[in-house]
Amino acid sequence: MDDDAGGKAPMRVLIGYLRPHRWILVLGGVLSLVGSAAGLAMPLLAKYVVDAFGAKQSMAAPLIGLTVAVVIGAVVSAGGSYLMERTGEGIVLSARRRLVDRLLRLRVADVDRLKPGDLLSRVTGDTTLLRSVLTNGIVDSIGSVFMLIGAIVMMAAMDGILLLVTLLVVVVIGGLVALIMPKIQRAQHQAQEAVGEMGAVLDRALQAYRTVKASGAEGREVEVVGEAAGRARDRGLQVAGWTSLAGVATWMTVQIAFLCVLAVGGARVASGALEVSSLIAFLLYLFYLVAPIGQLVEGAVQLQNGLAALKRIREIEDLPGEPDTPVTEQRGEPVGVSFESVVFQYGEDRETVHKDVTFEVPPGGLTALVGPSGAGKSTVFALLERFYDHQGGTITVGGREIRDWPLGDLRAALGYVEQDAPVLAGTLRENLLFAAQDSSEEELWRAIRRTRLDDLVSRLPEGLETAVGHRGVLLSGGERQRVAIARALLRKPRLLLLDEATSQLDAVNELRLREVIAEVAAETTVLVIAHRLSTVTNADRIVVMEAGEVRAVGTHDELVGADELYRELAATQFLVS
Ligand SMILES: Nc1ncnc2c1ncn2[C@@H]1O[C@H](COP(=O)(O)OP(=O)(O)OP(=O)(O)O)[C@@H](O)[C@H]1O
Repeated sequence: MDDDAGGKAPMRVLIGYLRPHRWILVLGGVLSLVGSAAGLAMPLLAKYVVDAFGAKQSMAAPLIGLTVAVVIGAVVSAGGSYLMERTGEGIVLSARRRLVDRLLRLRVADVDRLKPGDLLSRVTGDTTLLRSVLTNGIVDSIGSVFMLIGAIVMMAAMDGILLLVTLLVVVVIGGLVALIMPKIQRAQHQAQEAVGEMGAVLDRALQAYRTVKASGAEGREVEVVGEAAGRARDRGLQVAGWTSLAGVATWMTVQIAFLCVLAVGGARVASGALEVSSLIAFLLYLFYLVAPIGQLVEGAVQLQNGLAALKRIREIEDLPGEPDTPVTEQRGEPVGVSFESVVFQYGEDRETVHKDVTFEVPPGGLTALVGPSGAGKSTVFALLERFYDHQGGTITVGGREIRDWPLGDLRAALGYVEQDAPVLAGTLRENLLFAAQDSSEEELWRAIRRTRLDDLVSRLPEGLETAVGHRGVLLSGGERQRVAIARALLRKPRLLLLDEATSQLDAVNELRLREVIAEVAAETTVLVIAHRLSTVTNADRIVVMEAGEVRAVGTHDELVGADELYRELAATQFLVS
């Protein structure tokens, strides 16, 4: 990341985040200023109390003034700070919404390169840092600057020479702090990267939880996550180191200034050039410099932290997203598919997965894709869903070139059942309605009956309202696949893409699945990546793929006679029921 992106650009982005809240910010700023003004009046009022005491006059008026200033200062400051916290939360909320919106609209090819755990930490952790920029950062800094200027004006009124002494010390050490700030931003960015990396490693272990246990790899994974956590700690320590240095510099500023003022001021009082009460008030104002200087340094640190976080947020927001095209076409007739000399590779540095894929699927009926592992079958589905764009040849759906379809309409026309049939945490009902929220109760039950899920629903303790557990762990593999099919069917697809589970299903589940597929194929186009002989024997046509090419198309009987690879696959690779 270049310096510009780390410096000016994020600052502009930050201002973009603040703009919608500007009036609240102005109000908060005004309250903060009033609070500061009340605070500033206190030493002056204290001087009047001392003068009144010295002159043996009534102290009532200055004491009442002092009390009023204290109360107003406290109330107004509290109100201002609440407003700022509120706005801070609002900014975190909008940053999170924007980031999540972008995340879920990224192109699959970009998501392939990103680590889910790291993405999670950007949404949860980095956005939180934005709040502190606002509360501790910008607003407190505005109040502090006012306080600082006010204190300096008052000090100038007390004694110009003492002020000069104070400013000299402040400027020298302020310069030192300014040098430290960019280092804090860099260290904070690295610290957040390290936290993201830790999230990514932990996510890896949690995603493969059972494999980790079955491999006896708990200790090793704990170690790996621990190492990542260690790196996050090291980076955090760097941030802490620089921040402490800035803190020490601030503290020293005030201490040194205090000693200098005491020495010079004492001499001036002794020579009669300064009143004792003025020296006391001056020292009180000096004391007043502590808080604003501290806050300014803290604000600058928070700003560096926020800018570092913003950089990580922008890295995602700047990725191109898919076009957000609304669904305009209503459901329609089954569509056919054609691949003509399709060429595709997942990346420029990757092998060509589809070298020359040509086949045709007319509307309706069951077409099976078969072939050895790695032949490019699942890639056919990925291209049809436009998760990726093919580089050569033509793909049409319903006679229309796939790139001419509005993305929303294309995906609405397709039902897609992945091989591992993901079931989301939530109830069975939520899972079934996931792709078609507006389905009626009647449509829902029709899909349940068609996929032979009625048994399951009646067996579950709370029927459709039963929570199916994280990733559907409460369901069997066959049940998960049928839930995924029912979900896809509720979308009333014009083309159903079904990547059959490779796992062995029991005879009952196998039969049910076969019946379901046959029934659906009577209504719409079904393209199935088949892993079972029983699925393909009933298919209207079978497309045999090998190493990125289509080597034969035909029915089971035709292919058994004509294609050697198919014969082999049929004899050895399919999971025969
Ligand atoms: N997202 C991806 N990024 C990069 N390469 C990929 C990606 N998905 C698949 N591949 C590669 O593309 C090739 C074809 O994969 P594909 O999943 O289409 O084969 P398949 O015929 O469906 O195999 P299987 O039956 O084992 O699922 C494989 O070599 C695979 O490594």
